[in-house]
Amino acid sequence: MNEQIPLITIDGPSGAGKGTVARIVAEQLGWNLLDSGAIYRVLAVATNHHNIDIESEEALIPLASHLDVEFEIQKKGESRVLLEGEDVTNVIRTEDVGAIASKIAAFPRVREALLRRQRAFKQMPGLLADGRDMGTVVFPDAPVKVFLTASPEERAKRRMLQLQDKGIDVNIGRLLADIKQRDERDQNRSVAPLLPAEGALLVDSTELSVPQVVEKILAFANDKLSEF
Ligand SMILES: Nc1ncnc2c1ncn2[C@@H]1O[C@H](COP(=O)(O)OP(=O)(O)O)[C@@H](O)[C@H]1O
Ligand SMILES: Nc1ccn([C@@H]2O[C@H](COP(=O)(O)OP(=O)(O)O)[C@@H](O)[C@H]2O)c(=O)n1
Repeated sequence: MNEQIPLITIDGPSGAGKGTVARIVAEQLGWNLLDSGAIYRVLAVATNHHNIDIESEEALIPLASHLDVEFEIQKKGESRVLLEGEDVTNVIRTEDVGAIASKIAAFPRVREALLRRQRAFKQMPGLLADGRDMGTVVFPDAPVKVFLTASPEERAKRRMLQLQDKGIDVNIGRLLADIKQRDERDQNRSVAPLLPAEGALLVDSTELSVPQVVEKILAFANDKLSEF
C-alpha cells in the first residue's frame, strides 16, 4: 500500500501563488507534482471539443470519467499538458477556460469522477498537490497541509502581471471582478468548498515574496514530516 508516501497539500484561491510555490517545493524535494486545477481546466477545454453543455452534469460525467489527459514532464521541470494527444498547455491557462473550469467544478459527480485520477499521483518519493480541496477531500490524511491566500486586490494584480508577461492586455477591474466571482463560487459550492483543512498552516502571501512563502512551507513540512 502507499500509506507511507509523504504528501504536502496546498489549497487556496486563484492567484494566491499555489502553482508557483508547489512547483518550487516539489523541485527542491524531488517529489511528484499534481496541479489539480489543470485537470478541471482540461475538462473545460474538452467540453468545447466535444460540444458538451457545461450546464449539464449528466453530460459532463462521462467526459470527466474518460478524460484523456496526460502531463508530460520535459527538461528543466517544464511540463506539457495533452488532451487526447493535443498540446493544450497554453490554452488551458486563459481566464475564459478558468471560468468554465470553476463552473463545472461545482458539480459533485464531476468531482467524484476525477477523484481516482488525482489520487493516482500519490507515488514515491512524495507528492506535492495543489488545488482547492487537496487537504480536505482528495488527500484528507496528508501529513502536511497548507492554506495559501492573499488579498483579492493583490491576486488580481499578480494575474495581470502574469498575463501581461504573456503579451495579453487585461483590465484590472475586470480581473478583480472575475477573481471575486470565482472565490464566491469556489467557497459556496455544496461539495468540496474552498476552505482550510483542519490542521493546515495558514499563509497569507499578500506581503510575502515567493521565496518567503517557500521557506515557511518547507520549515512547516520539515517539522511535520519528522513525526511522519
Ligand atoms: N508571494 C508572491 N509574491 C508575488 N507574486 C507572486 C507570489 N506568489 C505567486 N506570485 C505570482 O503570481 C502569479 C499567480 O501565481 P500562481 O502560482 O499561478 O497562483 P495560483 O496557482 O494560486 O492561481 C504568478 O505570476 C506568480 O509568479
Ligand atoms: N482541486 C481543485 C482545483 C481546481 N478547481 C477548480 O478549477 C478552477 C481552476 O483551477 P486553477 O487552480 O487552475 O485556478 P487558478 O488558481 O490558477 O486560478 C478553480 O477556479 C476551481 O473552481 C477545483 O474545484 N478543485
